[in-house]
Amino acid sequence: MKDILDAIQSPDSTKADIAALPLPESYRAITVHKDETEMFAGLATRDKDPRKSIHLDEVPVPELGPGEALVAVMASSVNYNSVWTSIFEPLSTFGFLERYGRTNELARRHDLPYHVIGSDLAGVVLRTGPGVNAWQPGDEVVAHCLSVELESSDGHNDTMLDPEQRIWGFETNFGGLAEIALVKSNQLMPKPDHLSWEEAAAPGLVNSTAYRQLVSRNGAGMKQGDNVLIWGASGGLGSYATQFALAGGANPICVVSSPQKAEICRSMGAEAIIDRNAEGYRFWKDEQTQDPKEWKRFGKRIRELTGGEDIDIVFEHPGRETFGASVFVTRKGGTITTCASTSGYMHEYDNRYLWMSLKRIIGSHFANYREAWEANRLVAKGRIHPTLSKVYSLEDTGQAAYDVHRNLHQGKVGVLCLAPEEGLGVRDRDKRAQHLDAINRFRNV
Ligand SMILES: C/C=C/C(=O)SCCNC(=O)CCNC(=O)[C@H](O)C(C)(C)COP(=O)(O)OP(=O)(O)OC[C@H]1O[C@@H](n2cnc3c(N)ncnc32)[C@H](O)[C@@H]1OP(=O)(O)O
Ligand SMILES: NC(=O)C1=CN([C@@H]2O[C@H](COP(=O)(O)OP(=O)(O)OC[C@H]3O[C@@H](n4cnc5c(N)ncnc54)[C@H](OP(=O)(O)O)[C@@H]3O)[C@@H](O)[C@H]2O)C=CC1
Repeated sequence: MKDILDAIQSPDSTKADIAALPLPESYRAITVHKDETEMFAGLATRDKDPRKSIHLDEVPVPELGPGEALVAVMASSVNYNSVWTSIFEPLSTFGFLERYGRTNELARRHDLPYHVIGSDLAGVVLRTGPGVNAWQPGDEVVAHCLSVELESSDGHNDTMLDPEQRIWGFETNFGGLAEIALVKSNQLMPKPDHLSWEEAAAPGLVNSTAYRQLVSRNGAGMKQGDNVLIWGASGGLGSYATQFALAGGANPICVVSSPQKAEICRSMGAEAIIDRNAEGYRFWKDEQTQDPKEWKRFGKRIRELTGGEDIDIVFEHPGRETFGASVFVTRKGGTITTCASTSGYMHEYDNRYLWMSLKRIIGSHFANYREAWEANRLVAKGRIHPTLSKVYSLEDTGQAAYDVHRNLHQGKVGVLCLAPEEGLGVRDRDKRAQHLDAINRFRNV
C-alpha cells in the first residue's frame, strides 16, 4: 500500500507507473460484522453506538470484474446511510448483500460475513476491468454511489428506476471507507481539480441527492423565486439544498437547531432562518397525536419571513416528526419532496390539506447517472462548494459516525483513507483561491 501511496503522491509518476503497480492482497477497511447484527437488540435508536459496531479490518482485495474499477481511496466521507448500517436499522444491510449475492456469480463476491461500508470517495484509479475504456489507471476521480445493472428496460430512461438499483457501500460491499474500493466504472467522475481529496470526497452522495430532489425535473423542478423550506439546512443534504436554492434564484427558508447553524446558513447567503430549537415547535403532543396549532404557529413564522407567502417546495427528510407540518405549510399546488425519514418512516399528515389544496408529495432517492454527473459538474465549476466541517482518520470513523448519529456535526464529516494529511490533491490553485472562503465556510465552526 505504501508503494501505491508513494506513486500517487510523486509528481513524477505517470499513468503507466500507476498501472504497473502490483496490487496488494489485502487492504484496511471500515466494516460491520454479520455476527454482531443483534448487538444493539432492545436499545433505543439513540443509544445504539456506532463506535461499538464499526471496525477497522484488514480484508482481501476483491476480484475485479467486467465494467468495474479498483480505486485507491485517498478520502471518503460519512453519510447517514453508514449510520443506519452501523446501528442495523431499519434493517441489517447483510440482507441486501445476501439478496445481491443471489443475483449472479460475480455478485456473489458481495455476500460476505463483513460489510465494507461507505458511499463516497475521492481517489485514483488503480485497475480497470474488461470493457472499461473511458477510465485508466492514474485517473483522479470521485465516485457516485449509484450501482445499476441496466439489463431491464425499466431503467433505460432514468437509471434510478432500474430494478437492480443499489446504493454502493450500503446495498453492495467494497465501499469507500477503506484504502481500496470496488466500483462500477460508470460511477466514476472527474475529481474537481481545485479541491483537496477530503473536500472532493464530501459532496458526492448528498449533493447528487439534493440535486435530483430539488432541482431536477424528476424531483421538485425548483424555479426562480420559489420559497423552499429546507429542514436541516446546514446538515449533509440541507447544506447542498440551501446552495442550490440560492444559486437557482429561489428563496430558502432554512430550518436549523442552533445559533451556530443559523449563522452558517446566513453566511451562505440565506436570510430566512428558523431556529426550531429556540422557537420550541412541538408538532407532536405525544407519540400518537400531532398538534395542528403548532403547524399553524410554524406556518405563521414562515409567512413573517416571506412577507406573507407560503412554501412552494418542502425539502423533506426528517420524516415522522416534521411531515405533518411540512404538508400543512405548503402552498396550494405546492410540492413536498421527500428522500428519507430520519425520525421515523410511518408518516402521518392531514390529507385534507393535501387534496383540497392540490399539493403533491414526490418520493426521491439518490440521483440517476446523469443527475449525479451534473451535480458533480457544478462542484467542479465552483458553483456549489463542499460543506466539510471536520475530518477524521480512518481509525476514528466510529467516532465520526457517532457525531453524525447524535447530530453533533455541521455539513459533512470527512475521513482520510490513504491521504496522510489534509489539504493534499489540489491541482488548480488559482480556481481554489477564487472560492477559498466558500470552500472553508463549514470548517471548524
Ligand atoms: C443514497 C443514500 C440513501 C439513504 O441514506 S436512504 C436511507 C437508508 N435506507 C433505508 O432506510 C431503506 C432501507 N431499506 C428498507 O427498509 C427495505 O429495503 C424496503 C422497505 C425499502 C423494501 O423492503 P424489501 O424487503 O426489500 O421489500 P418488500 O416489498 O418489503 O418485500 C419484498 C417482497 O414483497 C414482494 N412485493 C413487492 N411489491 C409487491 C406488490 N406490489 N404486491 C405483492 N408483493 C410485492 C416482492 O415480490 C418480495 O417478495 P419475496 O419476498 O417473496 O421475494
Ligand atoms: N434517499 C436518499 O437518496 C438519501 C437519503 N438520505 C437520508 O436523509 C437523512 C438526512 O441525511 P443527511 O442530511 O446527510 O443527515 P445530517 O444528519 O447531516 O443532516 C440532517 C439534519 O436534519 C435535521 N434533523 C434531524 N432530525 C430532525 C428532526 N427530528 N426534526 C427536524 N430536523 C431534524 C438536523 O438539523 P438541525 O438539527 O439543524 O435542525 C440534521 O442536522 C438521513 O436519514 C439519510 O439516511 C441522505 C442522503 C440520500
